[in-house]
Parts: sequence; C-alpha cells; structure tokens
Amino acid sequence: MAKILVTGGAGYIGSHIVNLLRSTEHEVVVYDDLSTGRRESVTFGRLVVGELEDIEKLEGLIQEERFDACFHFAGSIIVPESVENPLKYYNNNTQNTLDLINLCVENNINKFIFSSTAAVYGEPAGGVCTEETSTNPINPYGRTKLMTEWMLQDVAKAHKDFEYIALRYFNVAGASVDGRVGQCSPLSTHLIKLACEAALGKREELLIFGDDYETRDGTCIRDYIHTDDLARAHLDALDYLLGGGKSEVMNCGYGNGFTVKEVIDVVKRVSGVNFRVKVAPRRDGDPPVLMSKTEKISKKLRWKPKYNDLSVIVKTALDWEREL
Ligand SMILES: NC(=O)c1ccc[n+]([C@@H]2O[C@H](COP(=O)([O-])OP(=O)(O)OC[C@H]3O[C@@H](n4cnc5c(N)ncnc54)[C@H](O)[C@@H]3O)[C@@H](O)[C@H]2O)c1
Ligand SMILES: O=c1ccn([C@@H]2O[C@H](COP(=O)(O)OP(=O)(O)O[C@H]3O[C@H](CO)[C@H](O)[C@H](O)[C@H]3O)[C@@H](O)[C@H]2O)c(=O)[nH]1
Repeated sequence: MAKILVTGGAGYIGSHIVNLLRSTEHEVVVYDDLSTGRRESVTFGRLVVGELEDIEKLEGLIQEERFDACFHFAGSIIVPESVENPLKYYNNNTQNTLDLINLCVENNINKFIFSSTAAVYGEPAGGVCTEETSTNPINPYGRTKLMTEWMLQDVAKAHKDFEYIALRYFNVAGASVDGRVGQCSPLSTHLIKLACEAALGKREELLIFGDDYETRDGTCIRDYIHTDDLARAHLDALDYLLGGGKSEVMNCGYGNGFTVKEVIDVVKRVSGVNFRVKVAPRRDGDPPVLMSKTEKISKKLRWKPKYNDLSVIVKTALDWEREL
C-alpha cells in the first residue's frame, strides 16, 4: 500500500486515475485549486483545495501525510491560450512544477509520475513517434511540458533515490466506462467532445479545421486513447516504480490513426444524429499526422489497453455529455 499525492486530481484526466485508484489498496489525497476541476469529480480519497503556488500549504500537507508517490496532473492545458499568455504557462506548468519537484526531493517523495504530451514532438516528419523521435515543441504549452521532462531527468540523475515516469499522452478522449467521471470543462477544444456536443444539439455545427492536408481524406490524423486505459497506464507506472523500476519517458497512445472525418462519421453513427459540419481554414500549429509507437510502454509496464475501439471511446463520451 502506498500513500499518493495527486495534484490536479479533480480535473478530467486526474479524476479517472483517482477513480481507478479506488480499486486498489492505496491511500489518496488530491490537491487541486478547482480552477478547471470540480469537487464532484473526486470520487475517492480526500480532496484538499489549494493552489500549487501556495507552497506553505502544500509543504504542510506533504509533511503531515508523508507520501510515497506523486501523480502530477495540475497544469494549464490550452494551446492557443499558451501562445497568447505564455507567462501563465511558464508559471503554472514550469515554475509550479519546479517547486513541487523540490518539495518532493526535500520530503523523500521518490516516485513521480508526470503528465507529458505528444505536443513535445511538435510537427514530426512522418507523424509517427517513438520516444526517440526528436522533440521540437512549437508552442509554449509543449515547451513547458518538455522543460519539466528535462527537470525530472536532471533531478533523477543527481538524486539517486528519485525515479519518475513521464507519460506522453496522445489524444485523450472518452469518459470512464462506469459513468462516474468524464470531461467537464466548457472551454474544451477537443474534437471528440465538440463533436458529441454537436450531436446532442449543444452546438449548432462542427468545424473541420482544414481538409487539404496530405492524408487519406485531407483531414488531420490523430491517435485517440480512452481515459480508462490511460488511467491504467498510470497505475502500471506506479507499480513499476514501487517495484524498483527506473526512470523512463513513454508514449501513451494506441498507435492507431483516425482522420477528423472518420471521427465525425463514428460520432454520427453512434449518436444516430447527422449534425451539421462545415470546413474551415487550417488551425495554426496542427501537424497533419500525430501517432504513437507504443512498444516501450507495452514492454516496460506490460500495459494492456482494454478500450482500443473508437466506437467505445465515442459512446462513453456521448453518454457522459448527455448526463452533464
Ligand atoms: N487533455 C488532454 O488531451 C491532455 C493531453 C496531454 C497532456 N495532458 C496533461 O494532463 C494533465 C491533466 O489535463 P486535463 O485534461 O485533466 O486538464 P484539466 O484542466 O481538466 O485538469 C487540470 C487540473 O489541475 C487543476 N489545477 C490547475 N492549475 C492548478 C494549480 N496551480 N494548483 C492546483 N491545481 C491546479 C485544475 O483545477 C484541474 O482540476 C495536464 O497536465 C495536461 O497538460 C492533457
Ligand atoms: O472543432 C474541432 C476541433 C478539432 N479539430 C481537429 O481535430 C484534430 C484533433 O484536435 P484536438 O484539439 O482534439 O487535439 P490536438 O491534436 O490539437 O491536441 C491534443 O493532443 C495533443 C497531443 O497530441 C496535446 O496533448 C494537446 O494538449 C491536446 O489538446 C486536429 O486536427 C484539429 O484540427 C477540428 O477539425 N475541429
């Protein structure tokens, strides 16, 4: 049994990991300022409402609880906002994470699992990424995440007991199969959420950002991963570190690619609604193809996804959106 600190555990992805931790012996404390997360999304453990920048409060909690491990989800996640307001991102994603890592090192929290992103690859040639593909983030959001990977790498090298896993998520989508948690933010820009909103009449139409890419139907290809499988990868990463595993960076996707039009077709089929779709200009900074190679995570963590099926991802997202 381990005692786990989960920053950002009231948010979309963190809440899925917390929900899955319910099925384990581990003890959980969520630390979240509820800026984009919700109290109701914390389905297990204790919620402490606080900001990462409140170092005294966080340090007090860490000294009181004596955690064995930290899952770090808290952060700012909207790419266009990071271009307009980079300092918000360097503060919340880089500075606050530096302070958190510092507290972990000082207080013997030696297992650290970090939410990184495929955005660290930028616009990779060919679009299919192994962990060795060169990193070249093209926006402040991606850079803040890569900076954290570097901090973790250096800290793990210097502090021999400290081990981390950075999971580079591809396109996270869907809601928990048990219907308890899902994506809530009204500001989401994610394709599957927006398409579900269109299918349920919450928005008038869906825009396709560019249909003139060099792909099979002209629209961008992405690798969509179900939140419950992503959550399982975090638990596998924790088991790996608790079992003495060494620090690693790993892709987290299925290695399958779907075009924007294919996603829309699945949402239309699963919902039974032929919502309005309009082609719009390309969105800045969208790589034509972004897909993962997943051999490393399968081998090292023995991660076995259960919901590798776009219809299941869409169905859980739709069911959740209907209830929201
Ligand atoms: N959603 C995706 O597709 C995606 C893809 C790749 C990586 N990620 C990463 O996964 C993590 C979680 O993303 P998400 O989609 O769940 O976002 P989210 O906005 O739903 O969750 C973030 C949580 O962190 C909390 N938070 C933010 N700043 C905080 C602060 N300073 N102090 C305390 N709490 C704070 C928010 O209240 C929220 O509950 C982020 O680090 C994000 O960069 C997300
Ligand atoms: O209304 C929409 C929304 C999206 N898209 C398209 O759908 C694809 C997927 O877009 P998302 O916004 O759902 O996701 P991104 O691929 O842009 O980015 C997501 O995945 C990245 C990693 O791959 C980062 O982690 C990032 O934080 C996360 O938002 C893109 O081609 C986008 O142009 C549309 O056509 N219309």
